[in-house]
Amino acid sequence: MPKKSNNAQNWLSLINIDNVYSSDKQRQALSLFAMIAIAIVVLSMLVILNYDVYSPILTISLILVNITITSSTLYFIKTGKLEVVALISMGIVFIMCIALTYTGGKENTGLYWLMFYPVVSFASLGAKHGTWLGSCLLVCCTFILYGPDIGQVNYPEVEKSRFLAAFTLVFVFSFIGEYFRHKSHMDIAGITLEQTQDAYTDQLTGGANRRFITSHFLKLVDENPHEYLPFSILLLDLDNFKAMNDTYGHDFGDTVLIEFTKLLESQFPSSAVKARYGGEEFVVILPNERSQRAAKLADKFRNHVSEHVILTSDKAKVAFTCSIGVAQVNNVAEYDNELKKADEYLYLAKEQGRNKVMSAHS
Ligand SMILES: Nc1nc2c(ncn2[C@@H]2O[C@H](COP(=O)(O)OP(=O)(O)OP(=O)(O)O)[C@@H](O)[C@H]2O)c(=O)[nH]1
Repeated sequence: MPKKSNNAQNWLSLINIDNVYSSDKQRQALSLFAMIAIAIVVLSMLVILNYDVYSPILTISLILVNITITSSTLYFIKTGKLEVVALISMGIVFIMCIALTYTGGKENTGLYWLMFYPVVSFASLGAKHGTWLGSCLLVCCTFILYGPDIGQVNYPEVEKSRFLAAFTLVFVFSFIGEYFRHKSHMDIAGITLEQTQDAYTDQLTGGANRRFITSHFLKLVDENPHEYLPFSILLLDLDNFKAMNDTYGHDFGDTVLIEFTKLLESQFPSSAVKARYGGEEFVVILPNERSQRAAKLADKFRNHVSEHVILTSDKAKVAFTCSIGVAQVNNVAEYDNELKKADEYLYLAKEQGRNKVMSAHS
């Protein structure tokens, strides 16, 4: 099991699985706008062909539906707010369904048009809102069909009961389909997120690993350069770590790596991205920080590490140090080159006796 560090949230929050959700949004949008396109054509034709047969209530509500769904589509194009548009559209279509039931439509065939409502409302609004709107429509239709006579059309008994039975079946099966589709989608999204986080987690320290930087973070920088660039890279390496392993054992070496990760998390700002690059080598990326100031922060950290002690299982105090190379990245394409530079500065720091920070400003 990976050991998660206390401050791991920061880099984990940079991982998203938007691509998993975006296809679901496309499905919702397609269902809604397919209904809107069909509704605009069908309703316009119905009004043009039947305005003399329809009751004025029905004609007005059909025209209102067309105006509202056309405006909603324009609103979506402008704002991209799919949920609002879906709620408004399904709300106005709901009113049209009530008007159809109340007036009967042409030759009392209005009830047939209501069957599509649960299907589209579940597909475009999801299980919760779909259930609300579908059950409200069912209750309202039952009231109009079986309630007091307030001037509505009189349907034959057999037609009323068959409509209610058919509508209920469509409603129930649409609910079951949507509820379990959504549930399995969320389960898959959860597993995808967990697997992605695991792939980017260093199993020993629980912090980010090298893959997180190269496969994920650099893409984020490329997509939002103003949020991160220029950034500084700090390449940090524990000094004489082999000797520490040899003297105190491999398990103690592991403890030092975990403790060092905690020091990185606590001493650098939360906006900094910290990752174990391999073995006893770490990288810290300081967004919007030039190398001159980054070198100062690095030196402060180096000093903090040198004053830190770790207790062995025999309660002996062990101090350790690190060397750091610093470079600056102005655009993502430079990353590999600048990392090499940071490595060269790190090599210089080792050459000059370790426990040092080297950069272009040294
Ligand atoms: N305990 C432990 N040791 C590791 C791990 N990964 C790498 N090492 C050890 O880290 C040591 C690195 O040794 P060297 O590359 O010689 O570096 P060093 O001894 O720190 O010397 P300088 O870097 O020159 O200061 C090796 O002995 C590796 O076995 C790990 O996950 N846990």
